[in-house]
Amino acid sequence: KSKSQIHPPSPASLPFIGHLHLLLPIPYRALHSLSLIHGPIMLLRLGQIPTLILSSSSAVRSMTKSHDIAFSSRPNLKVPRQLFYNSKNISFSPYGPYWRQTRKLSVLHLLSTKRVLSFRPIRNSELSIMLSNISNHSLSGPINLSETIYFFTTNILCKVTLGQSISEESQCRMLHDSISEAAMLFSAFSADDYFPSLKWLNMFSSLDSKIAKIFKKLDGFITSVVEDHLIAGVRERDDDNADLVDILLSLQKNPPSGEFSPTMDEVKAIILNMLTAGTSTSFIFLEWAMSELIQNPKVMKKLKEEVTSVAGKGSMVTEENVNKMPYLKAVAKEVLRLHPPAPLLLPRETIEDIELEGYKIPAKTRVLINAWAIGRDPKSWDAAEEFKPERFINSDLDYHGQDFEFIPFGVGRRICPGIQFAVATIEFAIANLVHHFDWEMPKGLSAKDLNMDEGQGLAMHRKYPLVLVAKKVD
Ligand code: HEM
Repeated sequence: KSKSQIHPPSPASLPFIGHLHLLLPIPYRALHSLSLIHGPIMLLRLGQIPTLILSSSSAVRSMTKSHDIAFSSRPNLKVPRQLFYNSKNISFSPYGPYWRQTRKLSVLHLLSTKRVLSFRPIRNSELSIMLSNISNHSLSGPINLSETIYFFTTNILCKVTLGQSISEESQCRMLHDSISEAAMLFSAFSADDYFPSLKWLNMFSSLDSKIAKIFKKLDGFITSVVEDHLIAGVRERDDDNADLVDILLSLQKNPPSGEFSPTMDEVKAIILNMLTAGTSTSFIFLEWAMSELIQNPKVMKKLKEEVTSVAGKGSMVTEENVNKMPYLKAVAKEVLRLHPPAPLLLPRETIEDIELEGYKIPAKTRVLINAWAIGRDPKSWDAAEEFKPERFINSDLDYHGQDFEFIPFGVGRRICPGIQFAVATIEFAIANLVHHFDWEMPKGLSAKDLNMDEGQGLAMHRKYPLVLVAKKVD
């Protein structure tokens, strides 16, 4: 048989569940171990769903260079379907006209360079709030940095999307809780997604009612924010103070020629998409960045020196300063290489039959791309498991989807459209956190004691919160 007639290799499977049990406990690690035995292009059966696993840069290169469109759909999964107004968000809508329109809208109007710059005052004020919270806390003992960072990233996203008025503590708290509950739902096991023909399996799960409860809370909240905007008067989209709700409502009322006018459910789905896509990813990045810096004091020292030499002692590091900090940028890349917040990216689905590196892949195959394994592949990286930001100095390697060995933001047409937004926040936060404080482990513990385990599920968050002592730098 020629390769084009055969399916990719596959491990032995169990009746009924297929290979589902092989994903435990941590899917990207388990899939990596399997790929070492069965190869970088593997076909698993997860319940009833044929799922292609890509684990090498060359497989991702072939996918993107030769079949980008064919790999550009997303599976119709339960949580996004029910949470995002029937998958009316960008992240989970299937490849087609609706996705193209919303993607264009987000790239042109919500996440453009100009727009990301216009949100600078929000980043500045949220950063000042985070620094003073840490400062106030620093005398009374160790601080739960995970929690502090979570508030920081969620507040930025809330203010950018919903507007400055969302500042009341109770509103923020409700939104923080709901967003983190929604993020947890994405990692929950949904029988529907793996056994679509066995609807009765749902009887044994409480997932539907959990989704309905969170949806009700989030929808109620976003609807009231939209109504408030309509009552107060929607800002025009070229207004620098416009938030994302303003921009979407102004596009709805007055779409530029050739662009589409989103319905109210579509506006709400896009808003919710921005809130969920932007918060946990940036939060996870910052948690791992601080963990790695604690574990690698030489890197921390070198980074502090760079930040002080550019920004000067004692003052706030500005976003302009950050652009003159190559070592900081290298540290950020190294964190994303070892700890990609979405280690399996977001699932894809093929839209037609394809031949990939000689293997036959039918239409409607689900696809998982193991960015975590690719970032640690010893064929591409020297001392792949070590945290060495220096590898990115004097190197053109970047995360914009051209270098297939480094794909924390994905590749091709479905690559993350929020890269600029994310990088502006995370580099700025790291620079200031290391500039204003000396960070240490709680009394009696050393860096070696820091637990670096990952939590279960699909996102790559820390298993345990990061608790550190902050000493203010004079
Ligand atoms: C460190 C932060 C972030 C990381 C690591 C990240 C990573 C990703 C990844 C891996 C994907 C899937 C790409 C693929 O399928 O190839 C994605 C998609 C997406 N991201 Fe991000 N992201 C981050 C921050 C953000 C932010 C701040 C926003 C917006 C405010 C955002 C909005 C989106 C959207 C809308 C999609 C869906 C794109 C589509 O399906 O066409 N992301 N992101």
